[in-house]
Amino acid sequence: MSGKGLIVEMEGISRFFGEREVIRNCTMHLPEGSIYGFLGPNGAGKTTVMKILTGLLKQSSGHAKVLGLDVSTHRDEMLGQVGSLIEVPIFFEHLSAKENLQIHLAYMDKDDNNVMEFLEMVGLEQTGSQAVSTFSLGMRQRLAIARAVIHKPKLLILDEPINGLDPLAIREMRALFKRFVNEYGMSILISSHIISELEQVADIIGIIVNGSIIREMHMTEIRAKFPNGLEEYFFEVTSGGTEIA
Ligand SMILES: Nc1ncnc2c1ncn2[C@@H]1O[C@H](COP(=O)(O)OP(=O)(O)OP(=O)(O)O)[C@@H](O)[C@H]1O
Repeated sequence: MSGKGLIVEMEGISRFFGEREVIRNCTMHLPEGSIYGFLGPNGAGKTTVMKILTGLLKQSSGHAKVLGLDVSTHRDEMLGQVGSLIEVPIFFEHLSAKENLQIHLAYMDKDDNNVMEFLEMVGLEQTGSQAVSTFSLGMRQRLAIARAVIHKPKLLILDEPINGLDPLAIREMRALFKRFVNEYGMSILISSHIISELEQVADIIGIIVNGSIIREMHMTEIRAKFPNGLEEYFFEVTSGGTEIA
């Protein structure tokens, strides 16, 4: 999985916190127009990798490119083309969804004539002057996603975006992600520890265990080789079973 058209290209990334090597020699390849499911148990290192890719943390060693730009040396240029939702989103609680998006665009020095388009896209167009403080978790998450994509980034990075959402909200999110790819030409990196969620949305799966991305494989290949699907593949890979690449 290498060559042209890679939106994320990470080689040999490691990160220490003190003496502890939390990310070890990680490699990631995200082809343009794909949804990359970043799968791993809690504490495996998904958030840390995503923070490195968005310049929130520096790697201890290795190289990472996003949209062909080195994240260490071209961070600002890269971030203009990336949308992300990594930490719990912070909003102006007393303001409406629309006002929150307008403030965000003003901060980014962009015009705000497409705010309604994005509110409609995430199903918040009816919220009017309702303060964000009254929103459900699902509504907050959808607003955070609208904010992450309103500048039409080429890459969207989402850390556990469906955590805490109910089944209907999860289904809506899934449809939204596919729309971002099909209608807006985005590529998406999405992390989760929920196998079934990524199985339904991802084109490629990268498995991370104990700080190492141990395998990347297309879902089509996983389905062909593992009749029982991603769960079977995941346990095969993480238990150090037979060679399958
Ligand atoms: N700032 C930090 N200082 C020290 N250790 C950290 C720091 N940030 C993360 N870690 C450790 O690095 C490891 C990986 O954490 P990370 O949050 O990247 O995992 P994760 O796969 O995103 O897990 P989760 O799904 O629970 O968020 C964990 O053991 C965590 O305790």
